[in-house]
Amino acid sequence: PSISDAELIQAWTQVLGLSGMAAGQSVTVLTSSETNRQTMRCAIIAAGLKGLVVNRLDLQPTNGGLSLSRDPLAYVGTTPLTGNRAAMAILKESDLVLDLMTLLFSPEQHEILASGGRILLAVEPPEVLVRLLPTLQDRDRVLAASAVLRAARSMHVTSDAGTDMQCALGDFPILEEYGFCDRPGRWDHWPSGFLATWSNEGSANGTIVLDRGDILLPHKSYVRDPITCTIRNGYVTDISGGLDADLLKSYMDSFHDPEAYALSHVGWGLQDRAHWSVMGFYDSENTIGMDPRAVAGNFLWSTGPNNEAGGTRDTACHIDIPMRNCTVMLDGRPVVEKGRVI
Ligand SMILES: O=c1ccc(O)c[nH]1
Repeated sequence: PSISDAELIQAWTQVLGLSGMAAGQSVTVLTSSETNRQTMRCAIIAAGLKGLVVNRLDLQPTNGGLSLSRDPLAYVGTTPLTGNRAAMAILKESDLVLDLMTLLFSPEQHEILASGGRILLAVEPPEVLVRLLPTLQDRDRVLAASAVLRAARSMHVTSDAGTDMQCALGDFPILEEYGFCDRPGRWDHWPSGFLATWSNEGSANGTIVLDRGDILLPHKSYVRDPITCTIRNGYVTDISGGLDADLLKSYMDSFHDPEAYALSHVGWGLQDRAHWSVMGFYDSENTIGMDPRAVAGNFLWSTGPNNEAGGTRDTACHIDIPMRNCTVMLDGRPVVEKGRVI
């Protein structure tokens, strides 16, 4: 079953409304070769119906010859905006950028936000966008969790599979993702419903064991045989296990960048309408895997860049790893218990 234009226009109308966009404001729809045409068409119609001044900026794809994956989140840091002054001029003048091509982790994204703009990323298939349509309740849930995370100074993650990792928190901002941009300077991602922060540089230590069924992104694979990741002073120093481990390790090694093994953001999922099984129903190139990233009760950790959070690490290799059945404690207090949100 697919989504009708009417449904998708309604969905865009709700997201633009939640973002507080008013008639006369300007929206630039950012597209590229992989942009879903129905998503683009319905975004433009919904923005027009709201009386917004709508422009579309189509950018040339980049990194195609560098990335080993077609997933836009696989090779991050440089984008079609890198060095593209004309494109930056229109985007910095826009009140809202609808990113239908994926700028995530780019310095240009920060530049646009710093000029008071808003950026909403939306590249999942239309039916996923509609099923995970953001609500005010999503925002309230994420912001409530964010207040707890912001106050925390340490995170301790454990699991029956053998995960036991600790890290210090507090040096980086909180990444709040609830699917709409309700104030200037905000980036968000529709669909989402989760939060994260970055561990203090060099502070993560212990072991993370990816159990059967945990997920690797951008691989879009459900782990079959456990992968044991050794974490020392903020870096993954060893990856061992079976074929899954070999595939992960050889992929990360292909970047020839020691920074690729650094721990990046750590957080947990709060989206009850996201499901673990969804990724298995999609060809791997037809989704970026937001269901596993957002599913309520996951522990989501990642490796690679922290420039997103104001850090200096801009490695191109970014791996997102949503895990089930973990217990996440902040200053000794559980926020997720064996995969269930407290
Ligand atoms: O929405 C996203 C997607 C990927 C990621 O690493 C963070 N947030």
